[in-house]
Amino acid sequence: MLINSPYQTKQINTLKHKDAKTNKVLVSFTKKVKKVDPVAFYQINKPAYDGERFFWTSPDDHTAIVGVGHLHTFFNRRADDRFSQIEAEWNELLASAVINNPFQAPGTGPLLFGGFSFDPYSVKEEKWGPFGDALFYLPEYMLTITGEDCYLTVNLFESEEMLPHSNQVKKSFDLLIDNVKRSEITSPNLVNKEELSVPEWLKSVSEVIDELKTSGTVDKVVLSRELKLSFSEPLLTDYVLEQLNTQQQDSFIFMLETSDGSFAGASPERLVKKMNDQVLSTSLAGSIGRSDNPKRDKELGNMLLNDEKNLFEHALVVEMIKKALEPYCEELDIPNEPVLLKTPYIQHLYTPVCGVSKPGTSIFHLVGELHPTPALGGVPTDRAMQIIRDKEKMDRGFYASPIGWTDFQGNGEFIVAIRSGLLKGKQSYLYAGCGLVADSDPSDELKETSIKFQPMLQAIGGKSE
Ligand SMILES: C=C(O[C@@H]1C=C(C(=O)O)C=C[C@H]1O)C(=O)O
Repeated sequence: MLINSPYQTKQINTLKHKDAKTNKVLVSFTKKVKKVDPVAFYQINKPAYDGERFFWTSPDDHTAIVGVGHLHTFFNRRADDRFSQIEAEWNELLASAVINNPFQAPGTGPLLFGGFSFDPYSVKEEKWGPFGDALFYLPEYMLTITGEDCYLTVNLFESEEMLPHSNQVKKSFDLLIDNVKRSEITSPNLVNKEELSVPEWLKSVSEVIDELKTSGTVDKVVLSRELKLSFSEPLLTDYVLEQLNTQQQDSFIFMLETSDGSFAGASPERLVKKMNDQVLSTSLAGSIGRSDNPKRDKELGNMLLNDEKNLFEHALVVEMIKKALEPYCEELDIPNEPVLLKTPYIQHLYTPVCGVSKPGTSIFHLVGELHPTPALGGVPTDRAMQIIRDKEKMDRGFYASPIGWTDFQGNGEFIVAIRSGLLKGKQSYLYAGCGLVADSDPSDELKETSIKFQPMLQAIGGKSE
């Protein structure tokens, strides 16, 4: 175990949370190790690292990235330039870093994991306080799995004169990996489930639809709502991850812990991925339910593919992504028609958008330009955001926001953090939304949001008393 390694015990205690702006530089070591279970790695040295972990898996390239221990935290609040601020701080830290990584595999070496709030100018609720409007971690220990390859990265701050000795850290790699074991976790009892102000939400939906029909100034607005769950005991993030991993294998699974609450989810929606100069974004908007009967399920899919309201909602997202990426990409490849993306509870219209980025384009530029897409905000963005602030009357926090990672080489991936919730001790808050256009129907939208709660509800549902 970590704690048993004499080197690490000493280093963790003395170096943890040291500010990068001292005379210490970031030193990072990456080694190939035997493949271990990412959830088991997440549990190492528990409870010492509770509140200091993150977890990420991507369904299409089978990447898992798991970080434990916060070596450095990047945080800001209500900043107009939060994307460029985080990028500048990260680049400053990397400029003096000593990086021992012969592999160059994306997602290895020093890496930032975290995200941005949905809207820095919304009402702020205390429960989201620790997340601010941007929160990223550089972890102490990080496991990266890409296909069959598994890497361990260890990061520390070291003074220049100690650099020759920091090589010792490599000796502890195998010891650490050999001690990675899954622990048994059970769920607490669910004692209360409360849909927050449904009648009020339906009234807001109707008012927004009226505005969409009559004002001529807005085409689409996404409204969301909240579900509050209470448990007999605090819910363990390990338990939630384990459940999401088995139940939602076709989605991006993520967990971002803080010392006072963790944000988790299983999102099917990529915001942007950048590998060298290859850029991939997606429009995911327009929804219909699933059926256990394969014939009916196919019929539902065909209805969605031909439904004008949903095709319109979807096209608005494609158009905005195109506009946002055009200035940053040499070429963009966008299919003319969407296809279906099916998750266990719901199917969506899906259009991939591929491009080749112009030199000097960073993933933070792309995230800043794309967020919020009309899949979670609306069209036009500014008016839609104002309506969301006025009508939702809640703090989305990190729900519907960009969550993801970028490595020291500028590769990275951010998703749109939907099908998600905040886990805070004995309470959990789940979020779900829906795109409204002029011919939306409030009761259909209520049903759609109920379906969208399901992935997290099933994962954290716990045992009912
Ligand atoms: C807002 C959510 O989902 C978004 C809205 C969709 C829609 O309105 O059809 C579909 C996928 C997502 O882009 C959510 O899951 O909370």
